[in-house]
Amino acid sequence: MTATDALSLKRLAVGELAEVSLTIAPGEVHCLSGPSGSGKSRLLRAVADLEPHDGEAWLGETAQSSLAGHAWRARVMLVPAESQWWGDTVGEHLADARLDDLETLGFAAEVRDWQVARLSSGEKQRLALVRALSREPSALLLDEPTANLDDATARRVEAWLGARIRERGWPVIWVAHDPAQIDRVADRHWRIVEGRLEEAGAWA
Ligand SMILES: Nc1ncnc2c1ncn2[C@@H]1O[C@H](COP(=O)(O)OP(=O)(O)OP(=O)(O)O)[C@@H](O)[C@H]1O
Repeated sequence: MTATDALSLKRLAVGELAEVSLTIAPGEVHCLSGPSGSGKSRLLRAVADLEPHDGEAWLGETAQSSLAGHAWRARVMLVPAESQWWGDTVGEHLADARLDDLETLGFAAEVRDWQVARLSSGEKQRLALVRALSREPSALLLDEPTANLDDATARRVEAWLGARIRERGWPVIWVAHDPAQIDRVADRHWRIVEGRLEEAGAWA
């Protein structure tokens, strides 16, 4: 199923960041950058309805406030920088994951038998992305999705994400620091400057 709803932020305000209004069309990637502590993760958490905030987010005609938090987050899927794992084995979290996704990111089918406790931070990050995409969301919020990865693996994950985003038509907010990555993946690029969101060229 291809996503057809835009993700809109309407006067969304959390913490010190001035209110944010923007619309992300289906299949568009909006990158978000800014200094450490400027409020990028908090903004994503507000869009995911995990933090109290003013204003609200919309997915097409559906307002965030019209759904219970868990129902909203099943559609507007946050992949935080630090993933959470509740079962003992990887497979308990990957019931609907595609084998080709796992293989593209360097895992064999046996990864399902691995203990979560043995995972490196980079393995956790890649598997958390596979898990999120396998849940058929309608929009994605990605918080530094390649932060724990070496350059070659980061490029592989980035290309895979880009292909799946185009295929599924998800509107995406992607927090990133690397200007080269932003240049490759962003349709639009927003920077937090002195507590406000400003649009930058995708090359900046
Ligand atoms: N629940 C909260 N209540 C009050 N302040 C908070 C809360 N959560 C985070 N903060 C503060 O808000 C600021 C923004 O935090 P946030 O995690 O959004 O930064 P960030 O831009 O994602 O930074 P980084 O690039 O280092 O991950 C920080 O000063 C943080 O300490």
